[in-house]
Amino acid sequence: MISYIELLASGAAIFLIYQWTSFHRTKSKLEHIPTLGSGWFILTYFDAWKFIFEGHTLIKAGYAKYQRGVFKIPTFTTSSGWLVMISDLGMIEDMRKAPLDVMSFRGASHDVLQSEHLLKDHIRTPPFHIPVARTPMTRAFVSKFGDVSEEIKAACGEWLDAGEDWKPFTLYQALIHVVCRASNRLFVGTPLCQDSEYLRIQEDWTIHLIVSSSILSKVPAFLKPAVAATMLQVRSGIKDIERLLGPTIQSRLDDMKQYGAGWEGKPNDMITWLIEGALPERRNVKDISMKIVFMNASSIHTTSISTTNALFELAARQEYIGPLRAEIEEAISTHGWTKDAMRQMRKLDSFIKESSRFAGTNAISMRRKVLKDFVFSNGVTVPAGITLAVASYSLQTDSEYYDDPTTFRGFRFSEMRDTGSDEFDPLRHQMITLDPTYMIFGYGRNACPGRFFAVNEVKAILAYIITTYDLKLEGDAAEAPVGSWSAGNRGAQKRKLD
Ligand code: HEM
Repeated sequence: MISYIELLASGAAIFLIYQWTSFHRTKSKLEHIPTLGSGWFILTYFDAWKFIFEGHTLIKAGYAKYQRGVFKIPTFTTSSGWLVMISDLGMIEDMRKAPLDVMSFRGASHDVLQSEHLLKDHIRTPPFHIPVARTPMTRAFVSKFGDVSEEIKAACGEWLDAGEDWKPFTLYQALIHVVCRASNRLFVGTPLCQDSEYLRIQEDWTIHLIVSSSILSKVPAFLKPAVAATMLQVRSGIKDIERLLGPTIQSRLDDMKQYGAGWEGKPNDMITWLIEGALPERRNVKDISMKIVFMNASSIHTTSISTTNALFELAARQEYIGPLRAEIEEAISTHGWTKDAMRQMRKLDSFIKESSRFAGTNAISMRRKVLKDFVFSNGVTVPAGITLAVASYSLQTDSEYYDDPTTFRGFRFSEMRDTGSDEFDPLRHQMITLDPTYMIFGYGRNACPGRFFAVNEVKAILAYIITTYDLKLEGDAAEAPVGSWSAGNRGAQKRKLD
């Protein structure tokens, strides 16, 4: 009879042999791509941990070492265990042009989010929220801009209530509340956008998802279903939102059935747009609620981080406050709190863009899983199953593409818009424009569909704060805090703003 220990030892040996075989099978297909790190079986495990803590500096080192060429890094967040980094503009263009069934944004995201275990229902549901963000939402926020700015002012009054004296705020936390409330004014309207339980669940859900998927990505495949079963917060968050949104969605479904597609009185919000964009079998409380959770997850923390970056830089660089205030006041006095006023704020647009370029929100962007063997136009081959990503932070701080890249120049982009010799410069250098050397919103077919709303929302929040408050860093610090990096993603800075 074999003992418990013998059984465990045999299991461990089989596991190691299996891991070793699949490691070498994958590695042999990527032999032509240099490795950052040791490249040895067990040591790549430690390199993958190192990537979590030092991913951004490792990528920068790889970018310099391979001179904007290709290299690979071991990581826990891809199914193959490798992330192939791209920085050559020609190769980025090849990625942009590749069809969706060859380079998959969704495949790469599902690996990062461990969707197969944590978001099974989401995988089965078609991504009908994406055209909704791209078209009806982008169109509607122009007419809804007044509502959104009203919500921004009320939320700032609640979360950044300064009074006459200097008062410290943990900025990122306060901005999450402001962004969540303002975004949900557009998504679901009042009273839900002011419901504290609804807002708390939307704000927390992304954190639960990121923490759960990050833990799960390090668990051996055969144990994942059991570990995922213990991660209840992701599923319960969706259920809670279903409970809170359910009655509104159901009554909208009933009304749309009764009054037909052309129903004149239908509310102009995300519930309507999603119902209209869904296939008939997806027009139900569960699927619509889940998409609203996803919209919140895609928007709240990203928008809050960009706003935080800009405000910290502004608090550290007081000389920008005067010119920005003057520009904002002039635009508002001419156009009121409207989308037109936001368009006039070129210096503010530039300041936000520069603060994201300078601080960086991600070291990598344009993450895509290769679904069919791919040959780049320069001859580099990448087999199916491998995940690619662009070294975006290295590109946006490279002197080849930006003059004096390590210096913060808040009006860098507005000057390029005003003085550029090319007729497209005024468009090219605004924040929403996609650019392979500035990938805060990604690039190509899956570039962020919410960026038009996001940029205007960040601008409206900053415009209100700049014209309503004085700000400085705690202890009169002269430099914005750097924030913490994890696996190439940068979290917001947590230092206080007075
Ligand atoms: C400053 C704020 C934001 C930033 C920095 C940001 C950034 C990004 C990035 C980097 C991607 C991936 C693009 C790629 O890989 O090419 C993305 C995708 C996405 N974003 Fe945003 N985003 C922001 C705000 C928003 C907002 C406000 C919404 C919606 C209301 C939104 C909805 C989405 C969706 C649905 C996707 C997935 C696109 C797809 O699957 O094709 N984002 N975003």
